[in-house]
Amino acid sequence: MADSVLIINAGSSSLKFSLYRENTDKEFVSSANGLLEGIGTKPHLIIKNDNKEIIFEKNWTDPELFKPSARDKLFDETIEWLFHHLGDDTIIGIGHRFVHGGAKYSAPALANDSVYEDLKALTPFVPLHQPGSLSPLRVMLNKNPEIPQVACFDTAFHATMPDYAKRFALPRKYFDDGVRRYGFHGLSYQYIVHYLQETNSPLATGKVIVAHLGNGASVTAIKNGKCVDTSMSFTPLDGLVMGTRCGKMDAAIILYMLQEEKLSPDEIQDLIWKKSGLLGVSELSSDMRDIIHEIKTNGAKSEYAQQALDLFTYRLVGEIGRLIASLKGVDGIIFTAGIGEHSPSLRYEVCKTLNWLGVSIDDEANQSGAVTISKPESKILIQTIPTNEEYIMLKEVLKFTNK
Ligand SMILES: Nc1ncnc2c1ncn2[C@@H]1O[C@H](COP(=O)(O)OP(=O)(O)O)[C@@H](O)[C@H]1O
Ligand SMILES: CC(=O)OP(=O)(O)O
Ligand SMILES: [Mg+2]
Repeated sequence: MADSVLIINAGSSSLKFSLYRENTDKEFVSSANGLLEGIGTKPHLIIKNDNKEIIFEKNWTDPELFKPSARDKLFDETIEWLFHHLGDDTIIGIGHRFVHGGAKYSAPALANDSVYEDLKALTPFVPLHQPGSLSPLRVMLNKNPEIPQVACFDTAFHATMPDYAKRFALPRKYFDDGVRRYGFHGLSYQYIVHYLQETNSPLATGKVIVAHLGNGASVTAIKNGKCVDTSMSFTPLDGLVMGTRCGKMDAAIILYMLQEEKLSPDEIQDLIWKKSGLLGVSELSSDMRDIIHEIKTNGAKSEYAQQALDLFTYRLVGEIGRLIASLKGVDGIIFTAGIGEHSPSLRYEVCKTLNWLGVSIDDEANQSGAVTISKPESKILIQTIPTNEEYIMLKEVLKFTNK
């Protein structure tokens, strides 16, 4: 019977969980990993043991479960599986990823009923995420109130941004009321900084732009391991084009939808969070795999898919340019998360567009899954680093236990 820590990472198109078990050297090592992905497209659950062998796999066939609205049901089924298979392990701590901590939480917090209520109140700002994080927390607070449960926030990493990067040009009252540029994907960025430090990378003390490109996508400028600026802001709707989110747009478009189109606030919320981005422009899918597959298979006929991909790339490169100005230079660009880690063609396109900057990509390395994908003569080091938000959460949870 080993001591274990359970980590739950609720994303917008995925639910990831990891179980870390204490070994004889008193280290917590990953013993099981689950990935429920393709929420809103083709959901698929895969759970692997410590030897990376598949111990459970499920593909759902009911088309009703291909809709984004099936998220809660899929989450519940996955969490149920988890409860039944924790075996003899003694869970000494649980980590829950919360995308938004608001103005109150800028560091991991021990969760209780009052923290739960605070986080629930933030749901309108993160409608794709907060419900999926709240529901396992609620279940586990009810079931095992004695186990320390730690809420870990995406927003925490960005607390070091200077005032001008945190502020909107609105009357001061709004900033004081918490209407600020918070930034998200912080657990992922923190992992990348940790990786650079652990591997003694020259980038650990340099000027780095990290592109976290998953179903939610953002880019962050990091100097000496600290966040300087980022593309997401008050909510994870801002910035880049995403799977179903529109990213940055003229705020007056919302007024147009309200006043001219007479859409209700709920309809607008649905449109900008769930029906826009790659899905809205391609009219095909929110999943970059489907977009790329369509372009490869149908060539010129896949005009909408091509436009969605071009827009995604254009806006990403534009935001990288803005962050280079924030950093006053750049030593390295790092790709991570679903698209960043698994799409060599997207990485290639981005690097090709940044050629004027002295970026030179080694496409053989890029295709092969190597960490460094730039040529030795490239002025900027380009790397692909798999993220591990769960590992950062493990370290935070252990601070709240006696380990
Ligand atoms: N092989 C691949 N090629 C291109 N894109 C991929 C690939 N695998 C995953 N993706 C993209 O990554 C997204 C999921 O990213 P991920 O970071 O795991 O999810 P989340 O944002 O929900 O945490 C998918 O929606 C898909 O667009
Ligand atoms: C903040 C965010 O969008 O997260 P994810 O990419 O995991 O959905
Ligand atoms: Mg994610």
